[in-house]
Amino acid sequence: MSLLQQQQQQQQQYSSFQQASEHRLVLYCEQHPDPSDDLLQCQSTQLIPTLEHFLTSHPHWHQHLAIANIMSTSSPTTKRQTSPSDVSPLSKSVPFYHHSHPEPSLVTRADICILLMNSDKQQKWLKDAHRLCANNNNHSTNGNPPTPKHVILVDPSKPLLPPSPPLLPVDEYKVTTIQHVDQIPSTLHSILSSLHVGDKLVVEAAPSHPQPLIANQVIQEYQGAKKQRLFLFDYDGTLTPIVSRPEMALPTRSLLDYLTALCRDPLNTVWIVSGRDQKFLHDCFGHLQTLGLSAEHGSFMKMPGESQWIDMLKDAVLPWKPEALDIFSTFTSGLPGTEIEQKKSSITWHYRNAHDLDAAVRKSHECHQALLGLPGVDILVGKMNLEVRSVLVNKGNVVKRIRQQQGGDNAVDFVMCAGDDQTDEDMFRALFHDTKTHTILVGPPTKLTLARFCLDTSQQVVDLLGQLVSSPHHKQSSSL
Ligand SMILES: O=P(O)(O)OC[C@H]1O[C@H](O[C@H]2O[C@H](CO)[C@@H](O)[C@H](O)[C@H]2O)[C@H](O)[C@@H](O)[C@@H]1O
Repeated sequence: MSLLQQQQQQQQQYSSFQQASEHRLVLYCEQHPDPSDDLLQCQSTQLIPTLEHFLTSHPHWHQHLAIANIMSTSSPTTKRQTSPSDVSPLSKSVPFYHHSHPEPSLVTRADICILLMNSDKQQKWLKDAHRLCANNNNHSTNGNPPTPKHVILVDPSKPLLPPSPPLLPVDEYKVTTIQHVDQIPSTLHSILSSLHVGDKLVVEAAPSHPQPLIANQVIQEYQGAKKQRLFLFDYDGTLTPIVSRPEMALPTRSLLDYLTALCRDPLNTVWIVSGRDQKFLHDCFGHLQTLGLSAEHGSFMKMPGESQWIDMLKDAVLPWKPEALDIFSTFTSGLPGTEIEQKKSSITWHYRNAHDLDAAVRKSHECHQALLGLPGVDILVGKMNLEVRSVLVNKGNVVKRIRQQQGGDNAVDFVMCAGDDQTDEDMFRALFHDTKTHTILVGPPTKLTLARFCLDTSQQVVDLLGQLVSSPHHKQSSSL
C-alpha cells in the first residue's frame, strides 16, 4: 500500500471512530514503551489485554465506551501501519482506534486518559494537554466550564507512597497514579462509576465481577486519608466464617482487638451493619462503646459513643409477622432440623441443618413463593436461610443515614464496606458512585456484585484490618 493510501485509510478509520464514539465516553491510551525500559515494555504489552479483561468482567461498559490506543514507539514491529482489528479483539466489542501518532483532537475529546510512559514524558504530556485544553476552551462557544477529566498515570518506577500532590496545576485533570496495569480495572471502574456525564451517560449501578482487592493499595489510601474514615462491616460471612449454628459464630480475639484499635483512631468511624438482633450484637460488641451497631438490617441502631439503641421502626405496624411465622412454622414442621429465628422486626428460617437438605432446598423455593403474598415485606434469600423483614428498612438506608450524619460524601476521604450476602448489595449500591469507597464482596471474583473488589474469605477481611491497625499512620487516642 502506498503512503498516500495508508494515510487515507487512517483518516477513514479516524472518522469512523469519531462517529461511533459520539455518544460514548472516550478512553484514550497513550503508550511510549521505551525499548531501554524493561518494566515499561512489559506493562505495555499487558495494557490492551487488561482492557479486554476489564470489559469481560464489566460487560455493561461495552455500550458506554470507545477506546483509542496510541502506541508511539521506535520499535520496528509497531512502526508499520496497523488496522484496529490487527491490534485487538477490543475492536469487535467497542469502537476502537489504533495509531502510532498522538492525535490532539482525541486528547481534548477524551474523558479518561491512560498514560504508559516514563515520568518525564508524563509531565510533558500533562503540560501539553493543559495547553491544548485551555486553547480548546477559549474557542468553545457554549461558555460552559471544562469538564474535569481523569488521567491515570501508570508509573512502574514509582514506589508505593502516600499520594503526592500533582506536579502541575492541571485543573482539567484529576490525576491518579498507579504502579501497575493490573490496577487499571479497579481504577477505571471507580472513575467510570463516578461519571454522570449530563445527557451523555447516566450510569446505573449495575452488577459486575469484582476485582481481587490489593491490600497494599487500601493500606496506602488508609494512610493517605486526611479527613474522616468510615468502616461498614456486615457480620456473618464477613467478619466471621459461616458456621452451622448462628450462636457459634462468635467474634475471635483478634477481630475484637482490631476493631478496638480501629475505633481508637479519632479519624475512624466503625459500624457493624448486620441482620443479627440487638441482643447478639450487644453481647458480642457492646463493650466497644465507640463502635456503631445496626441490628436487623437497620431496624435498630446504636450510634457510636452511645449506649441506647434507637428503634427505627418504632411507629411502624408490622401486621405481616404472625402470618410469616405461620408460613415458616408449616415448613419447619415438615422438615426436621430446620429452625425459626425470631427477631423483633424480622424472622429468619434456617435450613442449613435440615436432616434432608435436598428436600429443604426444594421446599425453600415453595416457602419463598408463599411469602410473596405478604404485604410490606422484603424476602431475603440468605445463606441457607430465608428472611422476612419490613420494606421500611434495609442496609442501604443505614449507610445513607450514617453518611449524612458524617456530613455527606465530602466529609470522608476513605470508606471501606464489606459484605457477603444479598442484603449487603444494598450497602454497595448506596456507595456505588463514590470513588473513594472500597466496597468488598467476601466471595469469589466470578460472582456478580455491586462491590468493586473481592476477598475470598472472612479471615482475609480480618487480616486486612490487622494490617491497617498496625500501619504507621494509624493513630490511637487515649480512651475508647
Ligand atoms: O447481615 P449478617 O450479619 O450477615 O447476618 C445475616 C444472617 O446471619 C445469620 O445466619 C447466617 O449465619 C449463621 C452463622 O454462620 C449460619 O448458621 C446461617 O446458616 C446463616 O444464614 C443469622 O442467624 C441471621 O439472623 C442473620 O440475618
